[in-house]
Amino acid sequence: MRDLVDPVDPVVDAAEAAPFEDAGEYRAAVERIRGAAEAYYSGSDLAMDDATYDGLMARVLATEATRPEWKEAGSPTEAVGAGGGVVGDIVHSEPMLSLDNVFGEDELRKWAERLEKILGRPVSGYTVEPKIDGLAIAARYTDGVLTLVATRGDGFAGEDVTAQARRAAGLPARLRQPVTVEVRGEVFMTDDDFVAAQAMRTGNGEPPFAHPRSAAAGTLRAPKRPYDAPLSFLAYSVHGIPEPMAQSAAMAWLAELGTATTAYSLCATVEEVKAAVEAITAARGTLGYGVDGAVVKADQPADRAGAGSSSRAPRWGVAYKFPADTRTTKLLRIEVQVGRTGVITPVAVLEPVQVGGVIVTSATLHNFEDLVRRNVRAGDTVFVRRAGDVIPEVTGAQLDLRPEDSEPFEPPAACPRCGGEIDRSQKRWRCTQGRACGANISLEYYVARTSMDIEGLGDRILQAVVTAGLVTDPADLYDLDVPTLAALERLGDVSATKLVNNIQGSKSRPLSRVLTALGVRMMGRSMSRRLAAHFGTMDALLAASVDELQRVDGVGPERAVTIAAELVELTPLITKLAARGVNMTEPRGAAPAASASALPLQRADGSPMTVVVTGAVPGLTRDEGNEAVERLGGKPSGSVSKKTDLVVVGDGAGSKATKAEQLGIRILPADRFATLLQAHDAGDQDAVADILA
Ligand SMILES: NC(=O)c1ccc[n+]([C@@H]2O[C@H](COP(=O)([O-])OP(=O)(O)OC[C@H]3O[C@@H](n4cnc5c(N)ncnc54)[C@H](O)[C@@H]3O)[C@@H](O)[C@H]2O)c1
Ligand SMILES: [Zn+2]
Repeated sequence: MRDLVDPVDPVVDAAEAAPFEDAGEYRAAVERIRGAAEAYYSGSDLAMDDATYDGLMARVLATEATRPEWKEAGSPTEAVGAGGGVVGDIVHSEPMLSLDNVFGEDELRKWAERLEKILGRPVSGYTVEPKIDGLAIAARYTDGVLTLVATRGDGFAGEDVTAQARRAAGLPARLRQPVTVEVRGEVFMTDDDFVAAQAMRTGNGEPPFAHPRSAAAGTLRAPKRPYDAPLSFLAYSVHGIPEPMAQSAAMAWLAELGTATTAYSLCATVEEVKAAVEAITAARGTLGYGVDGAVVKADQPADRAGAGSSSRAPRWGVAYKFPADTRTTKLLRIEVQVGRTGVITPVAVLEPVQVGGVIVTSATLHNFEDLVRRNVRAGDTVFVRRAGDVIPEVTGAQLDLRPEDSEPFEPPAACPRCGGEIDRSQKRWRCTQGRACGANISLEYYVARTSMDIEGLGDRILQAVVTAGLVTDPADLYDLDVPTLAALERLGDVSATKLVNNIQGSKSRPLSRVLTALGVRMMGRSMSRRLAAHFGTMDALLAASVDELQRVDGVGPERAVTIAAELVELTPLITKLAARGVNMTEPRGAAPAASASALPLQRADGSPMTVVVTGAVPGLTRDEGNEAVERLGGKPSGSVSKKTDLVVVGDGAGSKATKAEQLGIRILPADRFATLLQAHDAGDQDAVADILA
């Protein structure tokens, strides 16, 4: 996990956040937070993404620290769930609190140090659990029978959601022992159930859910609906027992009672906590449900009692937050792509945005039926979700922000590649030409000079062999013989022989050429060379996991996922080419040029440039801006001095920009910086060099 090995500024740090300069702005922010929290906990449309919410909250906290006289009674900074939870009439046996957040290893350490200071002794062990991205409930059992389920509400009283909660998988109607206890845990929706819930909901003419968590909240709080979206439950604490238990013992007991429980690790030291958080980070995305962090808790009841709680959150536990998996951004346009097999899909082209720690520039819109149902349009502010190693998806649009002149999306009437008819009999539309639809284009690409470099095989001959049905994919080229070609094109034996020799001769090209020739998306010439040099053989490349692909310079998570998916799709063709005798290895010593591995913000000697980001960078929060600097090989800094190498200046930049000018330090406009980041992530060395030239 990057944060742990390489600590950077926390994403949200109240001490770092800029306080509001006038009371009116402060009050407006408080109102926005209240509104957002209300929407968030009620399960209706999200008003903003979590990063924006957390950023706003940090500024409000900073303002309250510097201008305590402005602070309102009942400020959202002091209330459970910012006071946005729907209060019901079920009074909790003991308050259901929020958790304080830490972002990164440094803050985790500080939190643990503070806890030891409060206790005046070392903490006797921690548990680390995944932080399930759902909503908290309290489930009361009487003599082992489920009788009442309530939401967190304002922390003191919540709503009765017994009827809907009974349907949550993992929350048994009867425990295995006839005990009277209160079980608390998270109700959430798995990724698969979310897909099913979206279909049910839009199928009923209702707008889609923005996120699995709002789907879970909306479903749990819903009065009877004509459809029942599936819910799940994982327990993480037990209450109303005579003697408080260690957290680890409580989890074991909950499992014995028959409730589903979150996984946990028992850790003796902060070092071990770190490792456990790292393990959860690594597993995130493979769990099949949303995890927005890790929860670290003092294990022993004595430590918990010693630390106590504030009105909002316990001091004995903390949430280690992960980068958000859902963000909002602008949908620039909707492109229609035709795949190799003729599948036609809509793809969202997005203003770059960081989701789950990755810059995302495009996302799937699934299929046309779905797109029309979701009513997403170019110009919309959309929610983009990235769950682990899957292609990011647009889950929905923020309809209140839709531009007035926006137009509904028109699905294509004909195949955008060949103009042929579209087969709409299935959800996934296809060009009726199937594989033949793209044959000409992929053949031209295959034989091109920068690919397999097959001389003499021009458009005319390619067209002829395709039309004659002799060739549908590049591997078929190797079956062409002299008599066939000579007859077809009246080439004459000499020319036909030469052509066949050229085709056969291409079999010995290095792997990097083969990779280029396949026309893999997000894998141009220089990327093909790097992959070939790194893996050496096609087999090794095909066997590489998404993680292993990312070890190659310039391959970020988005690219790794695309390349892996593309290679799977291309495997039949690759096998066919290998069977024809096409070389699938890279000669040793064909390593890419050294410059390819240097990062853009490194000095000539390889040391990091000192870079100050001031003002807004499009698509990034300030901390993401600093993270981006690190990713590009630089060292982020907060102040401009003679030692600064580069200052990135965006909207709202102030004295730092002026100072940079005075000192004659190089200035890069923020939009250029965003483009640089994109080019770097896309492995486009030329564009990177252009921007920094
Ligand atoms: N986008 C928005 O408009 C918006 C609005 C409000 C809140 N939020 C998000 O919610 C966060 C604040 O939420 P909060 O105050 O509800 O608390 P929280 O999410 O920070 O932490 C407390 C909650 O964590 C949950 N949890 C999950 N797994 C757990 C485990 N293993 N052990 C204990 N608890 C576990 C419980 O529901 C508990 O109530 C903000 O940081 C923000 O990101 C977003
Ligand atoms: Zn077509």
